[in-house]
Amino acid sequence: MDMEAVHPSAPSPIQFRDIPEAGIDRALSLAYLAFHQSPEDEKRKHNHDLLLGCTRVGAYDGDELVGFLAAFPFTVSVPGGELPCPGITFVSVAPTHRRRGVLSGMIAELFAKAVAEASPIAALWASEDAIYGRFGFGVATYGNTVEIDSRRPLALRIAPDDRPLRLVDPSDVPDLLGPYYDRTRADRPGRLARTEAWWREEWMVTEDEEDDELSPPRIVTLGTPGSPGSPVGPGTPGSPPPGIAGYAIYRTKARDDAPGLVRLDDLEADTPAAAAALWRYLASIDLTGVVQAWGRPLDDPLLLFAADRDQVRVTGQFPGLWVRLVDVRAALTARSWAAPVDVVIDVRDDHLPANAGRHRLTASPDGCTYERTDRPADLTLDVRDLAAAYLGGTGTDALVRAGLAQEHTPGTTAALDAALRTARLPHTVDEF
Ligand SMILES: CC(=O)SCCNC(=O)CCNC(=O)[C@H](O)C(C)(C)COP(=O)(O)OP(=O)(O)OC[C@H]1O[C@@H](n2cnc3c(N)ncnc32)[C@H](O)[C@@H]1OP(=O)(O)O
Repeated sequence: MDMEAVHPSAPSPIQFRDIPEAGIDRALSLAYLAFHQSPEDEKRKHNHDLLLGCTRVGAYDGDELVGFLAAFPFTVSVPGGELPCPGITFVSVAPTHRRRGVLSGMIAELFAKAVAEASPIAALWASEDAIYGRFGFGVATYGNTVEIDSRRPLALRIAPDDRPLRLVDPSDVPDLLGPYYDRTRADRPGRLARTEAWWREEWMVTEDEEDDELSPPRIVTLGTPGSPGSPVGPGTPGSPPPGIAGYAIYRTKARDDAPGLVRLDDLEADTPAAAAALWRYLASIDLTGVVQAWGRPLDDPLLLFAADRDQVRVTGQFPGLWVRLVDVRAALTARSWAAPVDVVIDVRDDHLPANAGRHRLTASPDGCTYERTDRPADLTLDVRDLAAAYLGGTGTDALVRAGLAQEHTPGTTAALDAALRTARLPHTVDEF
């Protein structure tokens, strides 16, 4: 459906409407202009194919395309379930038209589409931190960069799982790892569903987008993966359960002036022992001396079971997924709640007024209601900060302590945080 609107925030008559399939090339040219890139034909085709399956919003000054954003039709895990979630990407405004409300207009279009399509949340990775808070996005997941000095054996406080490790052909990964990955997603909010195309086109691409000296992706599994399409094999009484107990996806690089490096992109494991086996494997690859792990969850058990934290160091922390609660009521009632809570929250939302105002939130492990009320508020906060708390990553108590939320009734944040709590911290590793 072609949506067309003129937004008052834009001083010139900028029009916002869907970009048809025939306009994808033009949109890509605009994106490469905005991101200072000139990709080869193969990469351009790759992006073209990705965009075929996306929502595409354009901003037009007359016939000229001056703004573009796309949204992947993602599904993201939330506590107790999952939600459809447009994943906003390729946000680009022509340098001739910046700071005239083009982005603001495109975001308004995207929000209208999300509401129409009953997607209660939207998400993105930000190129710059300063851009998206004003639109009601909050940082819902964080990642750690972790570095292991692997010139000596990885010291562990627990015994690694001794099941076999196997290298898997990238072409078998969607079949072999897909079902296992889907299972692990259910335990941690913030994880994107990976379609077969996403596995192939994002995770298994031979050449790394940022560093062409890195090897193709290597995939190692712990356990007995079986053959593609049948990841679980027959069990033997008394032996460990059959099937995959964990995997790691990594690339390696030889270096002239230093031992080679292992760059870890994703690692999931069922048990601490399985994780320990995978980490020990990564740290023991010949001709390498460092493991650099990108985007690890903040509660990665490695940080506790490593015996020598001089050897395993957190070298940085960065915002991951920015989440927007497009429909606060639908988002809150769709997640599960860890403890009973009955509070009135007053939400500020300058962009989507339907979310704003006082609401009574009554939630328990049995369900949640969220209705407008005239009762006085127990807590006042901005919709971007509610989004930061939504997946269980940032506590509302921390928001009050930072001066970002106001607690009017003592005890509100303690009750709310107990209810929002998730067993594992939210985490997103799929960057888009
Ligand atoms: C999810 C992603 O794809 S992230 C990628 C984002 N894209 C890029 O970084 C590519 C290069 N940059 C651009 O294309 C553009 O400059 C954009 C998209 C960042 C901004 O587009 P614009 O049309 O200029 O934004 P718009 O005029 O709607 O600005 C809205 C508000 O955001 C502010 N803003 C916009 N960009 C930035 C920024 N980079 N840093 C801080 N504030 C910003 C504006 O000042 C304005 O504030 P105001 O409402 O207080 O006046």
